Amino acid sequence: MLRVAVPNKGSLSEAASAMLSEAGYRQRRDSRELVMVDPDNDIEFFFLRPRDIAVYVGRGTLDVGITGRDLLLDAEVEAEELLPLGFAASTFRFAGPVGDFSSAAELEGKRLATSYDGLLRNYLAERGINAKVVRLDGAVESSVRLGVADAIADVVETGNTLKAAGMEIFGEPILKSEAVLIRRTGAGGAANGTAKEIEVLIRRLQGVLVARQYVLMDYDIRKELVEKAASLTPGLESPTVSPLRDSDWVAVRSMVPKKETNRIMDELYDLGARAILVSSIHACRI
Ligand SMILES: Nc1ncnc2c1ncn2[C@@H]1O[C@H](COP(=O)(O)OP(=O)(O)OP(=O)(O)O)[C@@H](O)[C@H]1O
Ligand SMILES: O=P(O)(O)OC[C@H]1O[C@H](OP(=O)(O)OP(=O)(O)O)[C@H](O)[C@@H]1O
Ligand SMILES: [Mg+2]
Repeated sequence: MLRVAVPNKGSLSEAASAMLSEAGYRQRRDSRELVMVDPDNDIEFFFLRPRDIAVYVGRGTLDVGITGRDLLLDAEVEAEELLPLGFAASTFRFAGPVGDFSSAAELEGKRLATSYDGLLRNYLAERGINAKVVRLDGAVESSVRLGVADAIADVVETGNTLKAAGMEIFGEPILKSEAVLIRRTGAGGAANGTAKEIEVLIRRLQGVLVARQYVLMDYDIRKELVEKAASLTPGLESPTVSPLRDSDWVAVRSMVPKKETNRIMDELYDLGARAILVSSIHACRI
């Protein structure tokens, strides 16, 4: 049975369970449940703190897990990213009181507060910056005002928390993060006979990602324009072109990135396409 770690609380939890449900796995109904077996899919879910998930997976106690890329790197364990999952996007950045800093080089000799000390120490070491790292559990934005640090390194999503604390970001982003599927580095996954099950999980999650990012577009176009139209809707491999009763026209079906739906419909219409229909994809295997 495949053993999967799923975030039990925080920013990753709801979206992770929603994605697994969409991929056809049973998810818990009560947020106090710690373990849940999905016998139909021969898979067991363990609901754990997102920060701990990399530790369990790195040690091989659990086969795979969902966590943040930043949490994975911060844990400094033998686990690797298998698939980015497209939610819980954030950037890990330096921030300080407005006007105090303009680049990371200015952090030499300063005190830096963070909840991601592993990640931060590695970043500073790689760039030869000597700064004192102060590890805090949360509410890191308050540390400067309270006198325990000169600047911070923290997760920024909208930037509202920083603004409210009178701080601003500076320097290059340290890391762009999102939720990721992870497993133990090297042979760990395959060694205990779970390689095939992990492959199925990845394919199912990829199916959810594609279903969320693409729509299906159908339209009719005059035969002589089909090449031009197909270049607007190339699909993932190649669009399906079917004959119509009127032999001067053909029907085309193709997958289109959801974000570009309206631009492509406008361009197809201008080209002469008609009966342009868009439908959503509920599930797929690419
Ligand atoms: N606004 C956000 N705040 C915190 N983490 C975020 C945010 N947006 C995305 N994330 C991502 O979520 C993960 C952190 O989740 P975690 O549950 O540990 O933190 P949290 O939501 O701040 O919960 P907690 O209440 O324990 O502080 C990281 O991968 C982080 O990049
Ligand atoms: O850029 P924003 O959209 O404002 O989001 C980022 C903030 O949200 C998180 O804090 P959280 O609410 O989890 O509190 P914590 O610091 O105690 O973890 C994170 O640590 C930042 O402080
Ligand atoms: Mg937090």
